[in-house]
Amino acid sequence: MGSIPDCVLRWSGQRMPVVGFGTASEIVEGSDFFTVTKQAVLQAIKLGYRHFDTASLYGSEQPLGEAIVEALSLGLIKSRNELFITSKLWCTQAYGDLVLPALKTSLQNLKLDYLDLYLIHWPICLKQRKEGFRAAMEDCQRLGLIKSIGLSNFACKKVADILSIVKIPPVVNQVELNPLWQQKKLKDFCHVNGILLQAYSPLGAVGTKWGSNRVMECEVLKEIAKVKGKTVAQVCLRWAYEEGVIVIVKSFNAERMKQNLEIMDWSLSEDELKMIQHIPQSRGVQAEAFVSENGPFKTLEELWDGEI
Ligand SMILES: NC(=O)C1=CN([C@@H]2O[C@H](COP(=O)(O)OP(=O)(O)OC[C@H]3O[C@@H](n4cnc5c(N)ncnc54)[C@H](OP(=O)(O)O)[C@@H]3O)[C@@H](O)[C@H]2O)C=CC1
Ligand SMILES: O=C[C@H](O)[C@@H](O)[C@@H](O)[C@H](O)C(=O)O
Repeated sequence: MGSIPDCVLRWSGQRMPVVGFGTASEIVEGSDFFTVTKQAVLQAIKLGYRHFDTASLYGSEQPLGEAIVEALSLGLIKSRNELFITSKLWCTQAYGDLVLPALKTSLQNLKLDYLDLYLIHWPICLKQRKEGFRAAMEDCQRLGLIKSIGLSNFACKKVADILSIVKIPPVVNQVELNPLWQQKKLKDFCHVNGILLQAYSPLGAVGTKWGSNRVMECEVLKEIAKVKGKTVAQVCLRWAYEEGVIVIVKSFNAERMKQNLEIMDWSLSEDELKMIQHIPQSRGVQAEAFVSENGPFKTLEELWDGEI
């Protein structure tokens, strides 16, 4: 394992590497998505990544599963237990009787017996039938198919709602988080409730259809990176680490994968942290796709509990 420290998850006592490898990527016409993803994961394992993030939505569960099988056969890892694997339950399956079949499909895709962490991908389902859904997720944990349950894209009020109905509290909340969207209110609220924040799009998802270059082109971050002799990406990842946030960062490029791990043997100064603290804030991933007249959320304010 590289120099990436672990944190210990509440309830299960699991160890989770504080840098996770994201696998959401856009399927490029004509490219071999499966092979590109599988080879990227194998390269990541060779470089020291041990925490992998996927989702039913991404189509990356199967290549990730294949890469794990190959990594074991090549001796890159001795056991599956060296890895921390997260997948996510998509909105269309987030209803009582659909949860277990959806999880079993993810496990088949991944060729795994259990997930370390299973996230509710979006808080869409809960608008309708909360109780059945909660019971199903907790049944999956009791069956040993998941070690921990988490949330994703839950703003404060929605986290509070779920805490009011669950018997087993979620251990993480995976949300968009980077220096231009620092989620201060949500971070404080989750901290008080013992929930770890995982940052997705820690680099602003530069180069993807759901992101932009606004983080990587931020003048304050470029200035700090220049002074430190680091890249903007490394400043973003180091900042999140110093904020106590787990980062889930995606790169399918070997050099940038390596660069993204090189954030542990240096730190940001108090002045640099203050400069980042004062960067103007706005949400990057608005997720308009989840807002509609006849959907569970009619406005972005409703989806994000006003945190936009
Ligand atoms: N729960 C949710 O709703 C969501 C979860 N996620 C998860 O979070 C992961 C990461 O977030 P994501 O939205 O992908 O965005 P990131 O902020 O991780 O950015 C990914 C992009 O940054 C580029 N990149 C990576 N490293 C560097 C670097 N050092 N320098 C310059 N560019 C770099 C990558 O290109 P290249 O590959 O060419 O290096 C890629 O285009 C996803 O893969 C997914 O697993 C993402 C969105 C939503
Ligand atoms: O549909 C809107 C967006 O694509 C959203 O679904 C994705 O960003 C997804 O949450 C992910 O995890 O990447």
